[in-house]
Amino acid sequence: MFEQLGLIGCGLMGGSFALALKQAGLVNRVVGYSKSPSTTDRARQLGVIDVEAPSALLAVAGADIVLVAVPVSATEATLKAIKHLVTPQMLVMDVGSTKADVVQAARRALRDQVGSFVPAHPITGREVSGVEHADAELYSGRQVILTPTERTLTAQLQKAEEVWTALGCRVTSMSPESHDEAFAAVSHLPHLLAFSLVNSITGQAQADTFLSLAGPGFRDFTRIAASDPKVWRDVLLANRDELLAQSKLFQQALSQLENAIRTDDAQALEDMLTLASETRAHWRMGAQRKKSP
Ligand SMILES: NC(=O)C1=CN([C@@H]2O[C@H](COP(=O)(O)OP(=O)(O)OC[C@H]3O[C@@H](n4cnc5c(N)ncnc54)[C@H](O)[C@@H]3O)[C@@H](O)[C@H]2O)C=CC1
Ligand SMILES: O=C(O)C(=O)Cc1ccc(O)cc1
Repeated sequence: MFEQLGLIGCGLMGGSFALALKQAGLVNRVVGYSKSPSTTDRARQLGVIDVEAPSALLAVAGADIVLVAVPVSATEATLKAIKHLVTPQMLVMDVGSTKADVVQAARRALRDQVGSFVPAHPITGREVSGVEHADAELYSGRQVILTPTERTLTAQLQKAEEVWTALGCRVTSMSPESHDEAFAAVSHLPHLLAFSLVNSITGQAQADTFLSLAGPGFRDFTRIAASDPKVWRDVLLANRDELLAQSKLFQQALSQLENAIRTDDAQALEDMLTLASETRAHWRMGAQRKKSP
């Protein structure tokens, strides 16, 4: 399907995309660039990329598909660096966790070539980062959200849908704003809470004892607190307004629970826990929630 993938950002997401394309027989050659030459070198040693490029621009030379898989704040500079080699035939995508900022960055950086860019967010990932953790199966069976704009070329959008579908993904489209509103609630806030819970424990004198006693509930709740700090610094700042709005709603829900505990209102507490317990017990990843009649 593709002759050459130009991969910018040879980490977990980019490396996994390269491996998945190769495994599916969808690309003949992968040329990669990462900011640190040792990462690019490691990606080649691991067989994730075939050729190391000394710059983002040279990773794009001769490519018919390009994936930008860098922390979201680096998107604009990366797209500016490659603009001169972006053609209307080329499919350029990202995998950033936020979309309104990425779309604005693409408009500013790519200007008349912005039609080649299809903003993408695969709803998969891990709390570990780096090319060592790249996995050809990471995308299989997962959702990918595309947030095309009025300038996105129909042919590029179709190609993007085809490539993600060929990797076993379910593709949906929405506006960048709707995307950021939803993911503030179900991804960015949970990460913020996991980071803050761990820090609230670490700040206590008995932190080591407490942590040594923790079990599977703590493990499950805080797994994502091990995520990459630079990647998440960018996400939390890029989606600031939606995230702060969700954080406020969360604090209200927490206050209601605290109030029921403080006033020993067992019925109110049980009702709130029942609502959450039933919602979570019926939740399935990627499935539409059925509203009760
Ligand atoms: N980690 C996850 O679970 C998910 C991450 N994402 C998004 O994927 C993107 C990449 O994240 P990961 O692969 O997890 O991070 P990562 O840290 O594993 O990989 C990022 C790579 O980009 C390189 N890099 C950083 N700045 C660069 C620049 N200016 N130019 C070229 N290379 C640069 C780094 O050296 C690293 O190799 C982020 O935008 C993140 O929001 C999306 C879905 C899931
Ligand atoms: O580790 C996990 O379970 C995640 O939640 C992965 C993840 C991280 C960032 C995204 O934008 C999408 C998915």
